[in-house]
Amino acid sequence: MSLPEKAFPVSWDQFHRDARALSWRLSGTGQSWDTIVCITRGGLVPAAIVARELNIRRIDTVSVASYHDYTSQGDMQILKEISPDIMETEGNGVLIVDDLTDTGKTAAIVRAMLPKGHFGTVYAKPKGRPLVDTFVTEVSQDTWIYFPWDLGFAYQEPITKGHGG
Ligand SMILES: O=P(O)(O)OC[C@H]1O[C@H](OP(=O)(O)OP(=O)(O)O)[C@H](O)[C@@H]1O
Ligand code: HPA
Ligand SMILES: [Mg+2]
Repeated sequence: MSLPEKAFPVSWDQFHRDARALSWRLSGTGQSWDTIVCITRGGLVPAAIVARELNIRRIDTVSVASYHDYTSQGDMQILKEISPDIMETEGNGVLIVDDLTDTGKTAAIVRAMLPKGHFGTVYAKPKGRPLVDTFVTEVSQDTWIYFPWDLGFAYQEPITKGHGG
């Protein structure tokens, strides 16, 4: 897969605001959850914020890795399974959290593990959107979201080059 056309860089401030907005949306559903299953690694950061906002202290992880080479998706690998006691709930009382859904493949795999769980992501692209119950911001399929933990400060070329004067 080539690099998506558009870039959507997200700062820590913006990510915190958006993850808090996800928490508000989740609390607005009127449902409550006693457990979060977060999809590592990207789900770890929003899970910490949502857990704080919704007072959820029981947190488990599932590791699904598929983007092995930056933007190209390969085989889905489950590197860490959900704990057996949480699997037994089939997802009742479980909030599944990830940073984003793109093609929806990761969400589909975890949904199949916990079919009664509620799936929340901060960002969603159109293909993945039907697989999540609650999200905050939709970006187009040809946009790559750059998360703050993947970014650093760097020189920016001016929009118009030349010496001016
Ligand atoms: O909807 P999909 O097309 O399946 O893509 C979404 C998934 O891809 C990214 O994780 P990645 O597999 O890159 O692992 P990471 O969270 O460890 O970065 C992202 O954090 C989602 O979990
Ligand atoms: N940004 C970061 N990681 C991702 C994306 C994205 O747009 N899609 C799938 N994994
Ligand atoms: Mg991920």
